[in-house]
Amino acid sequence: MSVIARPAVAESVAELRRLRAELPGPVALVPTMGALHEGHRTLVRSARKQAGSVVVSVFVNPTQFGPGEDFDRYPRTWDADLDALAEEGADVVFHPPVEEVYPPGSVGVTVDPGPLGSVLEGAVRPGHFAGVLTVVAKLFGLVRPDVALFGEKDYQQLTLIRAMARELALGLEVVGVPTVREDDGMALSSRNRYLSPDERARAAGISRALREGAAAGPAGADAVLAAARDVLASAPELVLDYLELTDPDLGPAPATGPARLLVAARAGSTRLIDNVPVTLGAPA
Ligand SMILES: Nc1ncnc2c1ncn2[C@@H]1O[C@H](COP(=O)(O)OP(=O)(O)OP(=O)(O)O)[C@@H](O)[C@H]1O
Ligand SMILES: CC(C)(CO)[C@@H](O)C(=O)[O-]
Ligand code: BAL
Repeated sequence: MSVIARPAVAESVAELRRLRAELPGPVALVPTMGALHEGHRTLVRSARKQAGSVVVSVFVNPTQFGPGEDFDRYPRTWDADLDALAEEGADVVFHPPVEEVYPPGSVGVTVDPGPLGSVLEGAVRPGHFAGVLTVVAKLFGLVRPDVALFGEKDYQQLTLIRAMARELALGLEVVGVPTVREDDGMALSSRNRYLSPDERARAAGISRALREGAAAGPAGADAVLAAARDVLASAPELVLDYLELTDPDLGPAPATGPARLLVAARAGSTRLIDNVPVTLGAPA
């Protein structure tokens, strides 16, 4: 019988610092909010391949949830998460209570995401990206990783974290990992577990819209948006927050070349996001 080594668990900043000091480099960090699935496992596996040590954080960060969002009911599956991280060979798991990350008495310095923090997800979730960037900056400061990995599923988050690392000269590499999908194309997400079987079946329309939109890329931007809208119109149970075509940095879409198609929609009370790369214009 093979024995799987358990990762060391740090529940305090002091313990994290102690464990970090002993890790052989280079060190990779994979920040998560737990409720781990194959998407997270892929990030950890990819981290394993490119670093000597892997640190994973499991922390449901209150400051990125708005009033009325799902902070309280966000899935917390700590025992299963730790088993998964042992299987994937994480070395250290940081699993702090909220007071360790936000100690009482702090003056409340935060990271301002700039204008890109107020579009797309930021327009629907005001303050969300200030919360994300602030906690990610703290994790970077605590772990001092050489590389940090994030999923393309949260494309605006990845773009902003890359920009933060570059513009604040944080001295680490931010790596994006392609979205892991179910057989029908649906992006894996911790929030998928909120869906009833009926909602889950309908939610497949989100990734189908992106697929059909991307397939229309050679015919140009209008065709991409029309193809995606057609699919979404045939799934009226999905309530659309936005469907947008941008350049790869989330600026205005170009006439030809690389672009990104992003969508957010609600199935019942569950809000889901997804995105795909698109190439606009005739293939060369
Ligand atoms: N399907 C996926 N493929 C690749 N990476 C993913 C996928 N889903 C999540 N991730 C990445 O895992 C990291 C942690 O994300 P998080 O814990 O919020 O999971 P999530 O599934 O995105 O949850 P939520 O349902 O809250 O959006 C992020 O970098 C996120 O982009
Ligand atoms: C990056 C992150 C762990 C920050 O809380 C979170 O936004 C997530 O899980 O994508
Ligand atoms: N995966 C992004 C985290 C959030 O929705 O709050």
